[in-house]
Amino acid sequence: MQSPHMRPTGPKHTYHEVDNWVERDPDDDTPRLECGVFGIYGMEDASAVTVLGLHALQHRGQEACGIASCDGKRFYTERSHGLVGDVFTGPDLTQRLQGNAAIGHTRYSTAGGAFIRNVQPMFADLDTGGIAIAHNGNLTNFMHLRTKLVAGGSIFQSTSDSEVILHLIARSRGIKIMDRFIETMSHIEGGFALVALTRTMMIGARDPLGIRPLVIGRLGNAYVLASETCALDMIGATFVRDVEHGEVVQIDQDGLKSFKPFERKAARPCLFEYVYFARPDSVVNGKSIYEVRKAMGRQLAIEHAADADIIVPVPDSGVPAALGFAEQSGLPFELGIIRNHYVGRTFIQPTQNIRDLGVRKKHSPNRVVLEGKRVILIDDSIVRGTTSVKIVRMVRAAGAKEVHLRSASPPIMWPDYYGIDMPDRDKLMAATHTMEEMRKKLECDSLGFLSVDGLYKAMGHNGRNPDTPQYTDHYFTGDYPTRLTDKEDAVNEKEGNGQLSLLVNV
Ligand SMILES: O=P(O)(O)OC[C@H]1O[C@H](OP(=O)(O)OP(=O)(O)O)[C@H](O)[C@@H]1O
Ligand SMILES: NC(=O)CC[C@H](N)C(=O)O
Ligand SMILES: [Mg+2]
Repeated sequence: MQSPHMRPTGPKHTYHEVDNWVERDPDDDTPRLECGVFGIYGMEDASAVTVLGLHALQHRGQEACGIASCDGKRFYTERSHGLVGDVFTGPDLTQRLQGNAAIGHTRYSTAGGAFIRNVQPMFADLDTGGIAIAHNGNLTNFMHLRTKLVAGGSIFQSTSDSEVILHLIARSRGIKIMDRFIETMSHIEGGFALVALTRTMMIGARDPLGIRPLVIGRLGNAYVLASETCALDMIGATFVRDVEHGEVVQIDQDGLKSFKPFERKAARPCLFEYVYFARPDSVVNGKSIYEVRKAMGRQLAIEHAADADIIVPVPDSGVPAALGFAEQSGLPFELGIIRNHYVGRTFIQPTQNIRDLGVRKKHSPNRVVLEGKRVILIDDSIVRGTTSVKIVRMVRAAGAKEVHLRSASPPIMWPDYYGIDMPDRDKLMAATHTMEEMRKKLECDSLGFLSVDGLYKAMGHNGRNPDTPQYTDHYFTGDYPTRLTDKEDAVNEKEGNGQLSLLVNV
């Protein structure tokens, strides 16, 4: 993704912010990526290692990034719009961000907008000392909590849901920071993977259902926390284990301590991590993303075969499923669409116009492969249909005789509130069209989606357990795994519920 936001050159500060704001189309409620979180404790030049970790997590958020480090006394933080590789440059990086402990964040906003002051990690000076926090996910009761906190005198510096966490920690009467952290977790609802840094420890935590992922690794004597295992591989760290759902880990000079302070519930990790978000070389909750995506493709071939000559993936995320489809169907896998590597994930672009252009910039037809062929096109998901409509047209214009479109996940019918930020129902193609209407609109000869049970089979189950579903899957089923307090809260529906700041560009 090309970012218009360049890191400014100028005097070095221990606290560096760029005063600009990415304007977003007010009508925009496209699905967006999530965020990536990373932390390392007990390693020289921790910030430089964090930059590498964040590079591996860039696919989770391309809007902004930040690092907070600590040398045991002082904290150093740098946050900016733009990509990790553009922001964290320069030979003086470890001077700007000193210390043996650091945490970092790659952001795509799900709450509060793309203001620089919402970029993470967020930092606060508490009576117990400084604390920096990086959050992946979205709190479903943040407006509810924020309204109460503001009424009680809290002055918010941002409009992000994540800041609520800092205020709750600040207000807790717990003596130890860990007590405060745990108390805070009992108040927040929704999806969260948190990495926090104080002068003496790093903390990691996962929401009670484990909706958002978080793993623990070791690099020499240092401990690492990361959204995905691909960040461990990037820095040569070994994978230790996933942080469990509802678990809080404290990492300090004495090692790692685990707390499981909440009533145990069955885990329900987010299925969309497996379908789209996570990198194929990651292992999430013990399952290889690459392997399950291939299995989704195999299952899709069982459910929606077609008479065709070749299987063509929609790069990037459609590739493993297309390999699985080809394997199952016995048809040749061909790179009929070539992806431009200088364009990022398209559905995060700020306006529909730019999204349209993005798809065109990103994918080109490989005529030699497509000409005269009956093509089965495989993508991982169809959300708005922005990608599919362009690709089908493009493949046909390149000479394909027939185009059969297949989605390796079920129709997306419901919005997400846990960190994906999928559009409202009126923007979701499958929620507003019948299958035949979609087929016509997408201009394909046939259209097929993986079934919900088929997706669960690909994940290694017999099917979806309707009483206790094994995963968070509301986007396909409408079955939300937690309360949606802010949605329910009628007061938040009222216009002028003026708790969010009206201040722009600060
Ligand atoms: O129906 P739509 O609204 O177009 O959204 C769905 C598309 O968006 C994603 O691709 P994206 O380009 O974001 O990332 P990728 O390179 O990982 O496939 C996904 O893989 C689909 O191709
Ligand atoms: N996608 C995410 O995980 C975003 C984290 C947080 N809700 C924010 O908007 O910054
Ligand atoms: Mg895609």
